[in-house]
Amino acid sequence: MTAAATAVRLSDVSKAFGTGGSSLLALDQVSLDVAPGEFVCLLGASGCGKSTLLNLVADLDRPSAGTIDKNGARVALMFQEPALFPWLTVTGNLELALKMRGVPREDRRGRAAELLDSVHLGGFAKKRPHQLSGGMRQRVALARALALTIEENKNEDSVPGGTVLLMDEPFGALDAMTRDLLHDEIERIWRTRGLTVLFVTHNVREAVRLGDRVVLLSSRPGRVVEEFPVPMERPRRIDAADVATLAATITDRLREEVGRHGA
Ligand SMILES: Nc1ncnc2c1ncn2[C@@H]1O[C@H](COP(=O)(O)OP(=O)(O)OP(=O)(O)O)[C@@H](O)[C@H]1O
Repeated sequence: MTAAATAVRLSDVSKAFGTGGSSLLALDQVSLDVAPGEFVCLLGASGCGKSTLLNLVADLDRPSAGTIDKNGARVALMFQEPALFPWLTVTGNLELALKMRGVPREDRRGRAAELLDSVHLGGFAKKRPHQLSGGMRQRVALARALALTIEENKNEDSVPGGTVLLMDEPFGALDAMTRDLLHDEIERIWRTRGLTVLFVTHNVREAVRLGDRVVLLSSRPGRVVEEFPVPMERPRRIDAADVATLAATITDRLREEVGRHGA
């Protein structure tokens, strides 16, 4: 893959926390190429450095060694907790994100409405977060993440890396039915907006349901131990037999990896 064909390229990225004898190596020489428009799911044992990796890609932290090339991509991050401002309405939360991106005041209301429509929450503009279900709050969080990737006065084509959405267990706290619905939603938005997605999950079936590719990290320190392309046609069902079969293969490999490191 050439540099131009990647949205995100991690080359030998290591991350240590602390110094001297008390330092902890969280990531060890991770190399990973993500193509523009690709949906990549990251799996690994608890504490193997998945969130650390997303934080590095989001520039919330810096690698101790190695490089991360984003090819000019705009990056937004979404967590398990929607972290909306409770005193603002749904529209207010989105307008604030748009303001942070430099969208002029007169355009914000309309842009917020478009974003809300895109996550099927058009009728909930005036609600406050506590008046929404967990799944709805995550949809608002998704709309806000999309708002944070808007760049005013920039031609979309002028950003070679496009938009990279980093999702850290975004549906981990939701019930299975709501999660299923949100899988359909994120797949639709990924497709229609041509997003590149890096998605962390503990749920192997969820990774196979959503990913073009599932990347397995070793137990701490995290290294890429194996990659599984997901060949099944979309949309996939999380309870489909071929999803379950590939998920079982990946789970066996994950168990082996966890066992090897005694985690
Ligand atoms: N700011 C920090 N300072 C010190 N240690 C940290 C820091 N952030 C993460 N770590 C450590 O780095 C390791 C990797 O953490 P990280 O949260 O990235 O793992 P994870 O794979 O996302 O875990 P989980 O699956 O449980 O969410 C852990 O041992 C964690 O305690």
